Amino acid sequence: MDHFLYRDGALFAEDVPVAEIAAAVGTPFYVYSTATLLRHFRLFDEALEGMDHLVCYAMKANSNQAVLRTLAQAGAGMDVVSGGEYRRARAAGVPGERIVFSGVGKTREEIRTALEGGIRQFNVESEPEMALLDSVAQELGVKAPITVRVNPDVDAKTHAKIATGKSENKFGIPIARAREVYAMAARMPGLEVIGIDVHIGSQLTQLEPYELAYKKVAELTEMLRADGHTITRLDLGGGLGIPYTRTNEDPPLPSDYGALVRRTLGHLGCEIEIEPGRLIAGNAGLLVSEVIYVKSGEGRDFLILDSAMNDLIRPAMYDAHHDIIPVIEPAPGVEMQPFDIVGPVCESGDTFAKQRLMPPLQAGDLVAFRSAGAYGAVMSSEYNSRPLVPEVLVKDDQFAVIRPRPTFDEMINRDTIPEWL
Ligand SMILES: Cc1ncc(COP(=O)(O)O)c(C=O)c1O
Ligand SMILES: N[C@@H](CCCC[NH3+])C(=O)O
Repeated sequence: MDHFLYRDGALFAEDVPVAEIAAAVGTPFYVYSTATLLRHFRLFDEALEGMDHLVCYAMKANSNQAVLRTLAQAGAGMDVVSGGEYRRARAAGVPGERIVFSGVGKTREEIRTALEGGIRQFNVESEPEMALLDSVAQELGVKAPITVRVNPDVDAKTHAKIATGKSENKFGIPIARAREVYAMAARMPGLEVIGIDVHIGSQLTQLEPYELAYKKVAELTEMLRADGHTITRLDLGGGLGIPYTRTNEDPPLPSDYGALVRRTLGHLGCEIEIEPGRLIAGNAGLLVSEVIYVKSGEGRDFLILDSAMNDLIRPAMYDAHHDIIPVIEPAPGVEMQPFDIVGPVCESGDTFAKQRLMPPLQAGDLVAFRSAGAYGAVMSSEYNSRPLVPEVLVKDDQFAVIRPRPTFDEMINRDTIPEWL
């Protein structure tokens, strides 16, 4: 459920008409709902009720300071994957002891930043990373709390570009080598081993891959404990999928997922961490855009929008589907017509949807991409010198610009000219 609904024939973001925001900030823009963000965070929190747990929002999905602050104030921890994300989380008021650091390529500088600033744990992904972490921790005279991310070789049954738990993926340490790697970690004076981490992919629409992975984690926990390691924390990653189409997708709910966690891992008495990103932010956001032209092509018609692949890359990058709806609710029974919905960028890949059935639309009409709150603004670029689109946060009947649209001068003057020119 989200908080973008038609009311009296027009699309609202909570209690604010989307057209009113468009008039104030211009198109295109992203708009996020506070109520949806909080609702989704709480669904996970409640799903793990009764178990010692922390929901660490995977902020790569949407890292706007206002979004982070909203979730941090509700008690979320954060999963970060770079020094930049670590700094953003801290700037949003998240204490170090609520931040977990994931990623296969942590640099010395990033490790130092997190150790100095405070960190809940590093999720270590390789032996060389472990050695570097040990040496930086020793230099600083501290012990770095770690889990080892294991790769369980499980097919997440999702898009190949976002599957992370198969042996051919770059992520984690093969689970078969885990005992050896934990033995190595135990000998490193700069490290304190506290648990196990696993994350098998994103936009998972079935529970079965989680079940396979978590059963392997349960077995490994027992084995490592028998080897003398203290395993008190399990980081189970994120990845639970969202319904991008309202008609034919029915991913499991956080409550189903929580029940699975309890069933597969509850008996171990570990603290549970999860790292959901998309399910918290995805359906909490729209990308709102204006139709610039309706163009008749050879055998097909195009809706040319003022947003493009640089603003929302998911359709071009993963052939992802986003529902696109008019901001004025179509009259009941209105005849739908197929359109290719495209942006102004000079690539044929700048296509949001092919032969999508839409009500009649004309230049100047507004449309909204649903499910654009995760991996939308964060993956945007200025390709074709199109300034990044603004972001807006709604709460009840108020809205605020949480990232303004840069001016053309700001965009251009970010470049610097060498003195020989
Ligand atoms: C380590 C890690 N944790 C959490 C996530 C969040 O995934 P999602 O946004 O699918 O919940 C990702 C992305 O797949 C990830 O790589
Ligand atoms: N960027 C991807 C998700 C990546 C998840 C990364 N851990 C998407 O838009 O679907």
